[in-house]
Amino acid sequence: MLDKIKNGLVVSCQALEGEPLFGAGIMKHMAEAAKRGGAAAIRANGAEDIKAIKDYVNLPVIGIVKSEYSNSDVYITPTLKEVQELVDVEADLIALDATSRLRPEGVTLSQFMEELTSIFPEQKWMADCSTIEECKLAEKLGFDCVGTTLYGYTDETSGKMLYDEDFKFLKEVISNVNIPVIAEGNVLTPEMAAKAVTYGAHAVVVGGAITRPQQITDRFVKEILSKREIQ
Ligand SMILES: CC(=O)N[C@H](C=O)[C@@H](O)[C@H](O)[C@H](O)COP(=O)(O)O
Repeated sequence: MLDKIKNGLVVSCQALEGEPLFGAGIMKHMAEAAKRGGAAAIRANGAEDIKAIKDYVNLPVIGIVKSEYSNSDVYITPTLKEVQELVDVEADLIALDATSRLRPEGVTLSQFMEELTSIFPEQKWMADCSTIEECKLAEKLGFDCVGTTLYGYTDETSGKMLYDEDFKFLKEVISNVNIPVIAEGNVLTPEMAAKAVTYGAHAVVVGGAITRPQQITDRFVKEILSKREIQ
């Protein structure tokens, strides 16, 4: 899986309940469109979407299950229940929150990974991180790759963008770990994606800028409005 995506684009095809494109029937077409555009893999959320995508599109899938628990801020593949769902639909790489935050029931990442690697020794894992320390720990714990997915999405990193200071965070992660680093989160243009790979990212995941038309429209509208205000 990791060899197949080297220097490639992974398209994240996600629409949550309440979003206009929600539903496995739509997401599989989004994945097919990504494939025709040259995507090396798909990232998708939820067993239903992943199954529909895998049946319809011949590309590897990075799987997550977003699930909210009242006693934890961790929502990307937080517990064994979500991991089992991803194993059942044969996600090629399973991504999970690898921040320092406690999971539901107070479980630490170290405890969780120990359990996962003993139950599913063949499975490949991606660590969705937000800091350098988390990336380093993820490497020690046996993750196969790290992603910058949660940079900007934790209390500690709130307001930060992956592209800030010419991808400073991404470059720091790359120089601090020896496993592949996947650039993910707020990669908004083809130029940004190419830069991330030039800086040493193993692959780039792009979501909203390709698959969330409401976000793309919003950027166009805001730009037009800002130029109108200047006149
Ligand atoms: C923070 C979080 O929950 N990220 C999620 C992770 O799977 C997705 O909602 C993002 O769309 C994905 O990471 C790609 O990022 P962007 O859509 O910015 O290209």
